[in-house]
Amino acid sequence: MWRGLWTLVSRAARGPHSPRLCTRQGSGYRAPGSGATIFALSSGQGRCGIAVIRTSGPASGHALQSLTAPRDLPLARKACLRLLSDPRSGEPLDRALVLWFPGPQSFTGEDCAEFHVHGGPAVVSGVLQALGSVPGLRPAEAGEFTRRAFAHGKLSLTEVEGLADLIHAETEAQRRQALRQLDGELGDLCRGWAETLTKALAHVEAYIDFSEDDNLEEGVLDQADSEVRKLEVALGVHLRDARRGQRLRSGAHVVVAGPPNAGKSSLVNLLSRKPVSIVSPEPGTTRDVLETPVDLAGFPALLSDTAGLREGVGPVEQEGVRRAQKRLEQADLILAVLDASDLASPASCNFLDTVVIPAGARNPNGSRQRLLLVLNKSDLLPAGRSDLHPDLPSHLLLSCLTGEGLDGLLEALKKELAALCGDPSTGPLLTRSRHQHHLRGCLDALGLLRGQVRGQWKLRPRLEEHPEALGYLGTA
Ligand SMILES: Nc1nc2c(c(=O)[nH]1)N(C=O)[C@@H](CNc1ccc(C(=O)N[C@@H](CCC(=O)O)C(=O)O)cc1)CN2
Repeated sequence: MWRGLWTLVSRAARGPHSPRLCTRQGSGYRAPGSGATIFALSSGQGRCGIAVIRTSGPASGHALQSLTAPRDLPLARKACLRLLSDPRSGEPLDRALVLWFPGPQSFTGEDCAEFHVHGGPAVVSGVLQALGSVPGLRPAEAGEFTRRAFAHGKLSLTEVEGLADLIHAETEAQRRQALRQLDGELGDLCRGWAETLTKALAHVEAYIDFSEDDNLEEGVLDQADSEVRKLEVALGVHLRDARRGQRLRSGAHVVVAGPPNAGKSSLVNLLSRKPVSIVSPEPGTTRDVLETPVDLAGFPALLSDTAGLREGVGPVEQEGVRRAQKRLEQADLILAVLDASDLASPASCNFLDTVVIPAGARNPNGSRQRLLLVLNKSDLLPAGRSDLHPDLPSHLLLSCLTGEGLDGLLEALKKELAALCGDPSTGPLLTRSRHQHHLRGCLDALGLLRGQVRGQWKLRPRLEEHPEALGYLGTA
């Protein structure tokens, strides 16, 4: 049984499925075709000032020498101006900066060369074709440079994910989060957890080896138990918070809702800085849900414009209202819009009663739906704004027409989105379902482990009644 226990602890430490959450490989792992030297255009496609072409693999030095004159390798990691020509014809291709990174001190850990050429399409294709003609070189597959960096232990799996997120980051908050993950914060956190678990393992092993020894300190298993308990709490906190990191990667769902003609579409267009929705004085113009990804005060959001909520309309608009209501239920944040000059209308009162007030009330699990109430068309109010009802829930005044109040709204949005997406500066967030999957597996294994530590030998007869459980434990 103790071997079974050991398997559990180490399984919890390692995670049930390889690769580990923050695996750093570096030996043993060889991607298919990894002996070849690869090359690719690393900068974007299309005409540009400078384009960067990279190679990685054992023939990189030879490739660099084949294309450049003079043919000697430049000093390691120092940019150097060379004439590039096609090794087959001697045809000049460009005058370019080249760099030589002898492995293992390179991005991939292999010998690497870089050609910083003029970004014209003919120059780029000329250099790529010339590289393709060098024996031992082939075009890289998508992501292959990064895969090699992983294979050589230059990046861990969470760092690779951080790098991918950084390349796709469109907002400031996404960039910050991705950069911190690329810098290894999430990996460090996981390694810290793994160390705690290794310590617990050492205590359990000491108990196995010396349990007959009277000198063995009392309470060794209790110590392991309390360490694992603390770990369970820490993992639980991160798992409960996981939705925030994922929202930061993919965008929070912000739904703009309100009665017809409150100015929802104008607000969507103002926030997205483009004419996403048709704006007209005619009530019921927006009938379907219109979605647009936006950068709201540095945070990514998926902004939805919805049909004005009202009753007694035709079947098409009714379907629009049904869709709007469904979207409201799924919203991370509701931007509730009312016409500030029309607050007493039945449509405004109904919206306040059915959407705004209930969202403020706590639901049974203690959370409340986030909502910002925006009173639009403030430009139509008399100077004193005396007609606003004193019982109105807390709100922001805005004029989509003049832009007055927009800064205040953006500030409020920033606060709400920071709470929804998590603040990467306070610690690493779980950003993918893969992280959740492994942490949940770890938590399950820890639960079983603590059960066993507490049950000790008494557990054995019961486990024997469940061969499948014994199989899972890898029993002695
Ligand atoms: N021109 C160029 N710019 C680039 C890259 C590149 O490959 N080439 N990068 C690539 O995506 C990123 C930078 N990442 C890099 C990471 C490590 C090393 C490197 O040479 N590492 C060595 C030495 C480390 C050191 O001197 O501190 C190593 O890890 O041993 C280079 C680039 C972004 N900018």
